[in-house]
Amino acid sequence: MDTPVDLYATREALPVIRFADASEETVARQLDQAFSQIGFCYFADIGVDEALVEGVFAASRRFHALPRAAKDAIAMNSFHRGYMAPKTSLIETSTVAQVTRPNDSESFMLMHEVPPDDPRYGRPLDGPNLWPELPTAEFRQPVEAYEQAMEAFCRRRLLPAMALALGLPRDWFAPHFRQPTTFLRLLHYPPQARDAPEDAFGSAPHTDYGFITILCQDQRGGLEVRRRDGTWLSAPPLPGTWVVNVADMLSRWTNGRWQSTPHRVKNLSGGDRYSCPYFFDMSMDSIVEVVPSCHGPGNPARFPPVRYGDYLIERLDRNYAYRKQATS
Ligand SMILES: O=C(O)CCC(=O)C(=O)O
Ligand SMILES: [Fe+2]
Repeated sequence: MDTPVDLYATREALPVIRFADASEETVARQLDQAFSQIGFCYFADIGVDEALVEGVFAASRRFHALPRAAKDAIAMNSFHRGYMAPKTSLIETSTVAQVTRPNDSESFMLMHEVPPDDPRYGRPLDGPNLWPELPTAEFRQPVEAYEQAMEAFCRRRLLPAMALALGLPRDWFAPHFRQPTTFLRLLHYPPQARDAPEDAFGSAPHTDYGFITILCQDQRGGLEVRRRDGTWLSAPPLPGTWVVNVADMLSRWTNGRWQSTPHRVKNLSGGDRYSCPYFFDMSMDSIVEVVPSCHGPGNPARFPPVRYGDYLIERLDRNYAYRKQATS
């Protein structure tokens, strides 16, 4: 068998995958290539209106402009929803880098809403969202509209194409996403000084935990993706696109065929940077066991099955200061 050429070792730009007018098979092929080779790409034409994107950014700016006390009033709760103040987010990341400084960013985290009459209510990470004191039309409504559009895209277009990409029936993932675990994070990065220490980051090098991340960013730039040779590739803003990456659970599900690639942010633009990553993950109860097409004779499964919810709680407990305080 030919050794595959490592196209991405020296590549200068991430590939762009367009959803409009492309057949599912074409998208599947492009996904498999990008996710196997670097774990990152751009998506374009995903059917999410520009107005929805503008709406979520406007809401984020509105929120972050609130006085600190108003934001602290909805400090992140044990359900992992609410406001994370600057320099409190990640205190340690994955094994990517020895991180000595907290991230220079603040964010508002919104997850799937679990209302009190839902049987899941009150289980770990299944609870209510926290909302700032802003008019519904200025915050909650645009944020939820964006979230719903992203979820619809993931279910209708992305999951089937990903299944095909892995040689599975197109509805293979559906049972794992009946009640998806979703996070929408409204991030604000203040400008960093150009002479800031080398290890001062808006977001220190890390991998994402779950299934897939779909991020829209403003025009500032600063996101970088690690190549296999350890050098960093810029993922600059391209109008009308999202930056997409494979996260740890998906990499594990595919037995490492798809890569969960470290990435980082420095905001050296001189202005405030806003980004809105949407993390689309499987149901809490989903058992993640290497997919049938990714193991076999000569390629044994390298990971035992794990319940996604257990894995997630373990990761959050390790990484977030507010959870350590709650348990100590
Ligand atoms: O803001 C960005 O560009 C990246 C954010 C990110 O990597 C994350 O929140 O996991
Ligand atoms: Fe990330």
